[in-house]
Amino acid sequence: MPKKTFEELFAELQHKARTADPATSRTAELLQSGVHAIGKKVVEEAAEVWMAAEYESDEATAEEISQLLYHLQVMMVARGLTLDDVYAHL
Ligand SMILES: N=c1c2ncn([C@@H]3O[C@H](COP(=O)(O)OP(=O)(O)OP(=O)(O)O)[C@@H](O)[C@H]3O)c2ncn1[C@@H]1O[C@H](COP(=O)(O)O)[C@@H](O)[C@H]1O
Repeated sequence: MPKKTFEELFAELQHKARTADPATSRTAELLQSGVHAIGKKVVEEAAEVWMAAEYESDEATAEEISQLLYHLQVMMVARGLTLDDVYAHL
């Protein structure tokens, strides 16, 4: 069973953006760093997904994918995008 869905995580991150302290919330810390820093994390996590998919286990690959999805959601929040803004292109 998933700990949370994609939609639930996004709602949590939007809430964190409004209320959380960068000292205790990774999301608030990343948002304070800005789009440039978040973009670097997106690229880093994408590379880790690639390497895990080629050389590591299914579980490790799934974990890296979860971290990429998290950072993509943080980028969406940083840019003020909603899930519907993205779903409109699927
Ligand atoms: N799903 C995630 C999540 N996935 C990945 N990460 C962050 O991404 C990091 C993984 O990237 P790295 O392996 O590069 O870690 P790192 O080397 O320490 O990263 P750097 O500081 O060096 O950039 C983790 O250590 C977390 O800090 C996440 N941080 C938070 N969440 C969820 O987001 C929600 C809000 O979290 P907070 O904002 O921290 O309260 C909660 O539900 C969390 O579970």
